[in-house]
Amino acid sequence: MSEKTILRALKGERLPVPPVWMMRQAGRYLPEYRATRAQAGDFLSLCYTPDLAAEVTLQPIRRYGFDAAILFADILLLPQALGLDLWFVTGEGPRLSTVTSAAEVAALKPTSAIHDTLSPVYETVRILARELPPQVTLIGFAGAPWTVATYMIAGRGTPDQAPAHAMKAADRAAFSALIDRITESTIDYLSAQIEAGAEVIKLFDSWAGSLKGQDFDDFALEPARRIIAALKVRHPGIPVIAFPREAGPRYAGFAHATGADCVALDNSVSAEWAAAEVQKDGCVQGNLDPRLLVTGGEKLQAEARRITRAFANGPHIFNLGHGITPEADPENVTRMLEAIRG
Ligand SMILES: Cc1c2[nH]c(c1CCC(=O)O)Cc1[nH]c(c(CCC(=O)O)c1C)Cc1[nH]c(c(CCC(=O)O)c1C)Cc1[nH]c(c(C)c1CCC(=O)O)C2
Repeated sequence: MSEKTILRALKGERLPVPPVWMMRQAGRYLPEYRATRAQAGDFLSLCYTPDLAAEVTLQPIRRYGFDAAILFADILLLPQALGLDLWFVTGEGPRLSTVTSAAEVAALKPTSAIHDTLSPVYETVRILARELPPQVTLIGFAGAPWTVATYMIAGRGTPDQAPAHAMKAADRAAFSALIDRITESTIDYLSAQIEAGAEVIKLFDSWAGSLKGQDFDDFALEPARRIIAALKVRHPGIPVIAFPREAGPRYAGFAHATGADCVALDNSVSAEWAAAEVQKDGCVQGNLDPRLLVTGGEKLQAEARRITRAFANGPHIFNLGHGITPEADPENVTRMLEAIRG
């Protein structure tokens, strides 16, 4: 069999039809996801029950024939493995116990202990590696250290990441120690996913856009560079997709500076700008506005075609600028695929 399309694009090949998958493709917009989640009882039980986590990962592959499947888990499982309490409040989002001082950073569990909590995730990866259709690429993932730290410091999602910025300003040493601890454990977490069968890794830095100037270099760029460098030594040939969301002009040069094989783009930058400034360094992924999957219609197909055309002269993986939302119409995903694949 010829090599998988996603892996070809990640090596820098331009394909006549871009391979496609969607962030949050296993999610609440799908009735079959809602049924399996109800069977699991709650979101965390779903993440930690390998048969059910594998089942929801496979659902969008069966329904739409995407070119990649992303492991079903969450970026906040790692803080839990480091010793924080984690729970999800329905309709509101995640809650965690917090880390705000040097002493609390020092009290986190050692990296060697994370596998006690995370071993069910590796089992999910092993099931998927066996069960996915041969042409589908399996993507493992983790949150990037800054984004994970914002949740650990605030104990929840925040619109402007103010608590994390405050800790960074008040005690840069303790803040840097936290980033280092997350960086080290992320390397081992991702390494274990690869050993279990993940073929590509994606690093989600959802809040990268709130880091400016030197902070962007120190806390978005440098941790990503360290993680990617360590993974490339341990697992040569495993490609990494970096998603420094809302990095704006800092998307340019990000792949070069971090060693990422692909940069994922949110929908606040234009595809035409990114084709000139980001794609010149390698593969890009993105950047359809996920709201179009709620509203649908001709606008959805026109935008999907425009993005496909804008990136047609280089390596491109079609995706959204952020996750598909619960309000999206599953039929609109079919319309999007028609526009891309013809
Ligand atoms: C910031 C972040 C989180 N988790 C993630 C990020 C980074 C990407 C992004 O910016 O969206 C990443 C993530 N979360 C989930 C996946 C699984 C794979 C996939 O994308 O299909 C992935 C890759 C499942 C999930 N993670 C979550 C759900 C919804 C939970 C449910 O079923 O009730 C899913 C499918 C919950 C979650 N998890 C998180 C939040 C803030 C929330 C609540 C908000 C929401 O409900 O969308 C943390």
